[in-house]
Amino acid sequence: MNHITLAENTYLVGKNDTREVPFHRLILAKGTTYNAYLLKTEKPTLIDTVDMEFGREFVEHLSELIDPTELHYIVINHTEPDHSGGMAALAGRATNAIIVCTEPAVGELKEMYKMHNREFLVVKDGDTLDIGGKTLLFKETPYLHTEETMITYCVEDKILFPCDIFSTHVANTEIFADQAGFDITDDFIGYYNAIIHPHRRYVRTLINALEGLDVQMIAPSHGYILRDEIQKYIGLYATMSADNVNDKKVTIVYTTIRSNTKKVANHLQRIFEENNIQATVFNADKCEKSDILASIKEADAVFIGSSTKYADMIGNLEEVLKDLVEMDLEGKIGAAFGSYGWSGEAIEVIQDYLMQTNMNVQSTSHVIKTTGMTHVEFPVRVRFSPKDEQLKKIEHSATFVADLLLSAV
Ligand SMILES: Cc1cc2nc3c(=O)[nH]c(=O)nc-3n(C[C@H](O)[C@H](O)[C@H](O)COP(=O)(O)O)c2cc1C
Repeated sequence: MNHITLAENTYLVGKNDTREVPFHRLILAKGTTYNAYLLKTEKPTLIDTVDMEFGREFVEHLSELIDPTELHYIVINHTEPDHSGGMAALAGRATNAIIVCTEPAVGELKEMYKMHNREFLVVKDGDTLDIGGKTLLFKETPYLHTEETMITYCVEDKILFPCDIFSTHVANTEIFADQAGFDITDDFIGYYNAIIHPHRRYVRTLINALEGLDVQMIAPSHGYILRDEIQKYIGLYATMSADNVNDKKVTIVYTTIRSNTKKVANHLQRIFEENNIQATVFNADKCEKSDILASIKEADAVFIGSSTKYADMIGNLEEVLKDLVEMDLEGKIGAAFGSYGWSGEAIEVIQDYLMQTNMNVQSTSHVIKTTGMTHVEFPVRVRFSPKDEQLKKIEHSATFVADLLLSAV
């Protein structure tokens, strides 16, 4: 563990982890670091901690710079335990510290570190905090890469503390990227692709949040600290997260009794069109099967839906599904949806059919395993007529597929 001075009274107090760390179903071949930062001002403030495994070592190391009881604030930008994990050892020692985080982080931190009786300071986008000699500005960056994340900017030092964002997974002994002795760009891009890209829609919020901030140094929570070519690294995020195709097509096929499933289909179509993706909707009971199949052949994503009547699909949909199983649909995204009353068997039957095709069929399980997102559900199951929360749910699922399509090479 090192403590390195980044600016007057601002120190890196992290842990270098040289192991081949298992992480997000990857093995970090170059290891990683867990960077935390101490701002030793009149109200001493710690920004993030280290992985849970190194909590005790971290507290000992920190104690060389400050008595933990003197900590006034502990800022938690992101609750994932490779950054907040040090709280397990620190919370009981930093007895006077107020925990600073976003609203959704409070419940998670209370549960994870038994901090039910701790004082929390909930910050919102744009809030500032005077820590006695320095000022912290907080920007919410939800879903980069989990819901509760925020970034912290020190106004006087012009240092950005973005936690996971702008990180690299390298157990670097040279602290600054410009001292690495090699170009770190590949590691920077590799990290973006592995962790950030599935959430690329939210990178745009981040880029907007950074506008107007004079960032002279980026001090992330893994790997190298950036102090040269800051705009190059921010620009890479902007470029890598941008939509890079605009000719994608979606086919949506449904059957319905009283139009509830039609409403789901139409809402899906609206979301795709808002994302500049052409979406064609077919009622399988009113359109020629040959037209539907021709459209599916040309499509990049296919949504199939039915309402449930007596525990089954309705209308002609099964005829379409039987044909899909026989077709080569390699490379297409597939998804099931439907409106239902109490059990929604039809939606699951459609999912079973889709799973027999060679499409990339979306499921909640797959989304969670590949992105950690819990707000995106597949199949899209809507009770009766879609309203409020359910419209949001449809939107999340369509947006997820739109993002997959628009970032495809
Ligand atoms: C005759 C009939 C049978 C139904 N059977 C089921 C059922 O077995 N399971 C279920 O979850 N919902 C069932 N429902 C509820 C419908 O699936 C629900 O009302 C749905 O919103 C209808 O959507 P639609 O307007 O797209 O047809 C049934 C509705 C009717 C009228």
